[in-house]
Amino acid sequence: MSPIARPIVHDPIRRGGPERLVLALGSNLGDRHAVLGAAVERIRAIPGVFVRAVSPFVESVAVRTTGPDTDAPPYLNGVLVGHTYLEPHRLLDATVAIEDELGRVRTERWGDRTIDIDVIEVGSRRLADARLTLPHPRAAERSFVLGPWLAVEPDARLTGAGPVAELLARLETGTGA
Ligand SMILES: Nc1ncnc2c1ncn2[C@@H]1O[C@H](COP(=O)(O)OP(=O)(O)OP(=O)(O)O)[C@@H](O)[C@H]1O
Ligand SMILES: Nc1nc2c(c(=O)[nH]1)N=C(CO)CN2
Repeated sequence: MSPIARPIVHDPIRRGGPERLVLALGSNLGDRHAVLGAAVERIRAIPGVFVRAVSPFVESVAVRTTGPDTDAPPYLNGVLVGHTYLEPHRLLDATVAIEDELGRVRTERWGDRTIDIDVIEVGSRRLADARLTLPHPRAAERSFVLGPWLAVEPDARLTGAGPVAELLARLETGTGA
């Protein structure tokens, strides 16, 4: 079809094709399995978001601003991979709304929470503004993100940082950041 004959398609969400999406989920308060399951269902229901795989949920020691804290309630963490047509800030609007619906209370930084949804990557976009940084700036340092991610995407690469398997191995051998 010549470019002139091409029909004009108005994409109400975003022009262009879908982009790869990686989200990380965490919960250390309440019925963690139920909350993470509810979050996954709500993410599946976001128009323009398509979920391809959800990792097993794994337990991890809570990391505070002061470091790992075995006295804090442990987290369940998981990673979801898929595709999205949403512009990243609209995606963040949707994930923040889900956090609010599921009872997230925002108190201290890295405090206990019923649900946390972090946007790890949207395609290979790199951006940093007042609301959103992509890729997520702390993903490469978090085994509770890299481990579940690797479980669903063995060849995964984190934009600007390299293969997830290598990043995780470095953390586990103590040679990471
Ligand atoms: N990639 C991202 N994913 C999610 N939120 C982000 C991202 N980049 C920036 N933010 C901003 O961070 C704000 C605080 O998010 P949140 O309270 O979930 O942080 P946190 O989970 O405590 O810490 P961390 O960002 O280290 O995971 C959000 O309101 C959002 O505007
Ligand atoms: N184990 C664990 N610790 C955390 C987590 C998390 O998801 N899992 N999220 C945090 C802020 O996003 C801070 N600390």
